[in-house]
Formats: sequence, C-alpha cells, structure tokens
Amino acid sequence: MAQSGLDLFPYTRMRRMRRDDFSRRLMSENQLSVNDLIYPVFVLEGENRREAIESMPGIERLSIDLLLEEAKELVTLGIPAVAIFPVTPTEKKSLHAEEAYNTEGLAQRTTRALKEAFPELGVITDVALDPFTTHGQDGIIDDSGYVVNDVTTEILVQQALSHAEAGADIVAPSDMMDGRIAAIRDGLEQQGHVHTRIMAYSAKYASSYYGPFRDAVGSAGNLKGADKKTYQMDPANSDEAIREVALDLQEGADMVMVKPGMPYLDIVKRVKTEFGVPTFAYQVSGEYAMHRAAIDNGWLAEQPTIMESLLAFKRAGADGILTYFAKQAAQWLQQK
Ligand SMILES: NCC(=O)CCC(=O)O
Ligand SMILES: [Mg+2]
Repeated sequence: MAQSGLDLFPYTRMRRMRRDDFSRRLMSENQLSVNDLIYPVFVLEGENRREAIESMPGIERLSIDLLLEEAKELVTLGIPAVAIFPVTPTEKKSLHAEEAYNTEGLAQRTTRALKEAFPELGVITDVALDPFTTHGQDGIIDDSGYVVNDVTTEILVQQALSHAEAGADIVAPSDMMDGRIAAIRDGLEQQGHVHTRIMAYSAKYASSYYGPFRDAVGSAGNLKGADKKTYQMDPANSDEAIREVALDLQEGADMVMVKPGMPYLDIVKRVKTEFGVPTFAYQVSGEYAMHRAAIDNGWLAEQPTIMESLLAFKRAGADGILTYFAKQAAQWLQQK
C-alpha cells in the first residue's frame, strides 16, 4: 500500500481529541444558539382562550392577549422571531378565501398587536390559503378540484400586502404556486414595502408529517383524503428542489426554506452548498409529535434528543430552524 505512514495508526488516533471536555469543545464544528430559533405559534379568536392540541402535547392555541404574554417570555429568552398561524373559524372559510386578506383578520390583528408590544420581535406571517378555504387546499380550485395557479397567486399577493401593512417583518409564502415570489415582491415594491423580507417555502414536500399541524389549525377535516401533490414536491426528488430554490431567489426571495426538516437534511445541505444563501428548515409538527411521543413514553431522553435533533440542522447547513421546541431549547441554552 503506497499510503503515507503518517495517516496510519497509531500516528493518528481519532480518540485523542475526544478524550477530554476541553478538546471536544475546541474541535466542535457546529453550535446551536438562540439566534437560530424561530417559534411557530397558533392564534385563536377571542380573549383569554387557551386550547391544547391533542397531537402536539405541550403546544397550545392562544388568543392574542395570551400570546402577548407568551411573546414577552420569548423576547426575554432572546428568540429572534415567531411565525404566526391563525386558526380560522369555520364560518370565515370560503371557496375564494376572502378572509386571507381581511385587514381585520386574525393574522393581521395578531401582527399589529405583537409589533406594537414587542417591536424588536420579528414577526413572520404565513402566506397561503389553506386556513381560509372550505376545502383545505392552499389555493382556489376549479371544477375538477385542481388548484389554479395564477388566480391563487393574485390572492396571495393581496394576502401578503395585508400582512405587510399590518407590520409583518417577513412574509413566508408556503403555498408552492409557481411565480408567487415575483408577484409578491412586485406588489410589495409597488406599495412601498421595500423592507419586507420574503422567506420562501421553496422546497416544500407533499409530506405525511404535517398531520398534527392540520389538527392544530383545523384544516385536517376539510381536506378529506385529498392530497397536495399537484403543487407540493415529490419526496423522491432532490434536483427539483434546487430548481425551485433557484427560481425563488431569482424572483426576489431573501431567504429560502426546506420543509419538512429531519427527513430532508440532504436537501438542506445541497441548498446551502449550491447557493450559499440564508437557508432555513422547518422541523414540522409530525417531527415534534414523534419526538414528544417517544419522550413522553420514556423511550428517549428529553433534552439531549431534542438538542441533537436541532444541532443536526446546523450541521446540515441551516442558518435557522422553525421548531415547536424553540422555547424549550432557548431555556436550555440559557441554563448552559
Ligand atoms: N405552512 C406551515 C405548515 O404547513 C407547517 C407544517 C407543520 O408544522 O406540520
Ligand atoms: Mg416554486
């Protein structure tokens, strides 16, 4: 073997550096910090309302007044931003999702309340129609049930503008319509919202891991077995994610996202390596539920498992993580 003796045992003992805490710390390649965390929150109509979500133990839907109390804690912990998801009452859902761009809608009122109380907390809004359609699809459907791209995009622009007007710092289109980033960017520029950032859900997969989220926002029942495969991506694909990201960047996205998270770390890695842009990953509700279930059964250790799951996103190249564990993780990071 024409290999340098210097590469061979015992000259190289990988365990030397692992022997002590100080040298393990010195060679640690990635760290999780509170600056990496985005906390998704579910908002309810009404006052002093708090509801548990059965498939997401530990996560609650909160009315705006209670969310403001929660936000105070998040700011104290140093969490940079929240992503808000409104729970739309059934009577406000419609075929054309008019409630999505109601300036007095729940998302718009929540945004205003949060920005007024905590200007330093970044507010991210969800741009998509699924919480507002009677059928739970992310857009307007034709007679065959197909989600019509360009009609949907026009409504998404109105929705994004209503969020920006309410003070949203970041609008995050999660709908996967083609061309919506350019349309939203044009709309924002035309209305003078030049500072509003766009976080594009660029590679959002038609995944089975969103089930608990649909329970949380009450869109599960409506969907009735229909899937979202005509707009969300096939879990088999990776090159396609790269094309999606390239398009969203050309169209004016400031940040891109991969979703779900842990089963798609290869995509996170490729996106970060190939584009070198702010890259985010969403550890989705199903991932939260799986971890929570195993932990609550005593099958996995709570803190080390959750922190390992989050560190893995950093190793894959994510600049930040949307995670329902954000608050808990921030508390642990503070205690360290
Ligand atoms: N547009 C946001 C989501 O669909 C979240 C999915 C999840 O947490 O499962
Ligand atoms: Mg796209």
